[in-house]
Amino acid sequence: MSAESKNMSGSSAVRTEALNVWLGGTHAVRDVTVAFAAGATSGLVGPNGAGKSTLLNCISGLVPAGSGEVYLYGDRTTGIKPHQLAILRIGRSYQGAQLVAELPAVDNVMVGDHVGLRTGLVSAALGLPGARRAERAARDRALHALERVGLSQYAQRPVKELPYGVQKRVDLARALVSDPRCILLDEPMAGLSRAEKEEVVEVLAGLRVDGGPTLVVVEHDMRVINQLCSDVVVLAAGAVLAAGPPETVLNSPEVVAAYIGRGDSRSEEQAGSE
Ligand SMILES: Nc1ncnc2c1ncn2[C@@H]1O[C@H](COP(=O)(O)OP(=O)(O)OP(=O)(O)O)[C@@H](O)[C@H]1O
Repeated sequence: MSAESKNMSGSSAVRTEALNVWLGGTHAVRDVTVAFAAGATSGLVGPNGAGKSTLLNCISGLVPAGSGEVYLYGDRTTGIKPHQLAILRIGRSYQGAQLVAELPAVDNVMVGDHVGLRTGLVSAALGLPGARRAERAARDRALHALERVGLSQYAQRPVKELPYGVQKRVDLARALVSDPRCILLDEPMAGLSRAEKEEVVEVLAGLRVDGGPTLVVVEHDMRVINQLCSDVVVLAAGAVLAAGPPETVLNSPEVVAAYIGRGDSRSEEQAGSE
């Protein structure tokens, strides 16, 4: 069953209807109707420039929809403000680990705790007695998020001292800290070695086993998609090319043809084995 048809019959974490996004003169997302099932790990793939990040950015409210609709857990959220995502318990990570290099890992993770931090900051600003307790609770949540990605031992280390592969997992902990029901992950394994990717795959697979969030993962490495995802959506030139189980979709002639000459998945594969 395709990612879309499965979601039409079940519950979708994320759904778009005839979504179009223009960036300057570029028609980056073209009439995209797609759905990602609640409780699943889904892949979003496609050659460079296919519109994957733009689709996630539009779903997250970072770029406006030219036309069409976005639904999160059944609610129409087209044009949502990015800060409202946390209230809907949707997490997001970005290409590259956007961390504060000087701060310890745990402090970087606390930055992701929008809901908890807001309460704590208000208490602190007003000098309320609960401020310290709220800060301790936020720190505990951050430590727990680091534990979930296997990084307890790095909690107090400044991020600049950590290898890039570890930084990417700190970024993942930051997306996890406010206990989202769904996380949109934009290339969580970009730039990682094969061994580092396997660690992240293990962490992500473990999250789902523990009843963790729905995951939507943008990824170029098809081996990772095959390992991790129950379904995958392929974008090409801004439009949906195919959707369904990876073993069917990724071998289909039109998907193979979309990648021919681009070398995306192959070069990632090679990079991953270095
Ligand atoms: N700020 C921008 N202004 C104009 N065009 C843009 C902008 N950002 C991206 N684009 C264009 O929009 C299209 C989709 O880009 P997008 O980054 O969403 O693709 P992608 O599939 O995420 O690519 P990659 O795998 O390389 O990250 C591309 O043609 C890109 O050149």
